[in-house]
Amino acid sequence: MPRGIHVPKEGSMPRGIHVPLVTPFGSDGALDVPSLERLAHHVLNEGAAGLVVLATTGEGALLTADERSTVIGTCRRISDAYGTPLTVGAGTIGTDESIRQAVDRGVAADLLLTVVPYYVRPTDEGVLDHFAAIGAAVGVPLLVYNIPYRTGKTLRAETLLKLLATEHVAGIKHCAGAIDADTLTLLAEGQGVLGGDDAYLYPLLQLGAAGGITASANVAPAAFAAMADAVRDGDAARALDLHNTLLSLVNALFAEPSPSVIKAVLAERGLIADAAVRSPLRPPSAASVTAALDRLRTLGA
Ligand SMILES: O=C(O)C1=N[C@H](C(=O)O)C[C@H](O)C1
Repeated sequence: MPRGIHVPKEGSMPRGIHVPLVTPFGSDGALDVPSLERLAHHVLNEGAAGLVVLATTGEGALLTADERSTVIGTCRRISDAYGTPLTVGAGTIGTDESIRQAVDRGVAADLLLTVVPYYVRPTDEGVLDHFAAIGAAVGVPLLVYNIPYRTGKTLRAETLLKLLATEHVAGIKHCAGAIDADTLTLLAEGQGVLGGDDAYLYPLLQLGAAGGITASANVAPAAFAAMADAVRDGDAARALDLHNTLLSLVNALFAEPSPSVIKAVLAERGLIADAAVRSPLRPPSAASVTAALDRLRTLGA
């Protein structure tokens, strides 16, 4: 991990659009740092409120320890230059290993995006204990990454609200895959919710979400930032218009397992040098990439 302790910023609840950066690889499969730097500068120049690394979109679970360290160090330096927060993905199935990851990666993070323990399907009480233990072990605020369709663990609204009230938890990245009853309760009663499903970002913002972490913002950062700004400023017509345009782009970008289409679009646009993804992800079909590029053009981006 990068050397030195990074001091987290005051008032840690994130707002606005935070971009979960893809991790660019060269045609030889190696980490491509210049492309990562170019993309990070691009999204921040276009209005992103912060960077997120080692999340799902960043293929964080498919990187080596050295690569993770390089990605964190690179984006830490860029975030410091812009004065924007850096969120780092950490966490796995078990509490002890999650603590190790959080302590290790937390030295360079303003926030840790910490996934709900997956696969083992613990009780809601077990999940509360898991986050309390991680929070007690690190001095960095946690963003709970709630994504039941990937983890296999659905949390009740009551538990999500308890998590938000937990010391050290700054917010929840909420990816329920729908506006369900628990999501409505969470937004009605909780502060610090970030939308994590690109297609649902607009309704979540209208219901009070503080911002979003959306993979599609890698390719259209300005439009996502503009939509969040329009909701914040009460310009409902502009926000809805942007949502309707972005929705077809989002659907095209997620037509195949993410981030394969996103990376191909970024490579076509010269923002990263190569579209390579790591196995078991596969390159997307040409038709999916063409469709996404067409949608992007309709945005004027
Ligand atoms: O990388 C992320 O963070 C995101 N994850 C969601 C997913 O896992 O599908 C989607 C979201 O756009 C960003």
